[in-house]
Amino acid sequence: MTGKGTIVLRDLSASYGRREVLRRVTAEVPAARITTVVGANGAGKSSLLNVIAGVLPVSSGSVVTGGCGRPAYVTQHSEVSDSVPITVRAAVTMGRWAHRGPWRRLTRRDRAVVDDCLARLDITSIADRRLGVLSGGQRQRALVAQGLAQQSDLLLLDEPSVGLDLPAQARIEEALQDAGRDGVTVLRVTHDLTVAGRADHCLLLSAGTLLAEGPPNTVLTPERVATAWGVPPIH
Ligand SMILES: Nc1ncnc2c1ncn2[C@@H]1O[C@H](COP(=O)(O)OP(=O)(O)OP(=O)(O)O)[C@@H](O)[C@H]1O
Repeated sequence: MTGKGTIVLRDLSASYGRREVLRRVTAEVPAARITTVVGANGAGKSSLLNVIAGVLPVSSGSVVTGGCGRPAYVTQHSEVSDSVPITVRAAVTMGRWAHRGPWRRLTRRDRAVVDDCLARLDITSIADRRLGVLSGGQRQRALVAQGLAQQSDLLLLDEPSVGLDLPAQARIEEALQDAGRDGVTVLRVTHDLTVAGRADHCLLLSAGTLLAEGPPNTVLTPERVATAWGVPPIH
């Protein structure tokens, strides 16, 4: 039996057509904690999230998401195109559709959750701006707010590789830590090893295989990082 909120991957493989992108990955993502997935470009980070989200089928092995309902999935490619004139508030409100469907009226509770998520990411003051005109950091915060608004037990985040400014980073991290304290299992792909180093748990991928997992200080050693990126170690 998998504990509530824990994700167990056993010998997991997955492919795009004939191209195998995950190879026999065995790992455990702890419940109500922040876990980061790191690795070089093309290592399979997004593919791993896609499998857990049910977007990419498992070709062998298994994924068990203990008791989590449908995950909230924040991808780099928002479901809303920039050409659609949608406001930040409307985008975050879409997160509530997971609960109520787009055809039902918003309840007072829905509105309160949206307001709370806007505040947590410090984007209340830009709630009426169009998503398409935001800076990278503002947009990412809006997408994280949309993910949080779904109030799922499992939050998957595939973060952009472009650097966010420090306030945006800090806001996102604080919001995710709060979510973890509220019992949400957070799994985030990051390209930032400093961010990865502050997580509770870390999965290091290399060419579709799991190189290491555990607390970041044991996983992100200079040797392992060098192996994962194919460069000499920096001490
Ligand atoms: N839709 C797709 N169809 C075919 N191959 C794909 C598809 N998406 C990704 N791949 C391939 O799967 C492999 C893993 O890609 P993935 O996006 O999971 O890596 P990643 O670690 O997230 O990379 P990045 O850091 O560049 O975002 C790559 O070789 C990529 O070319």
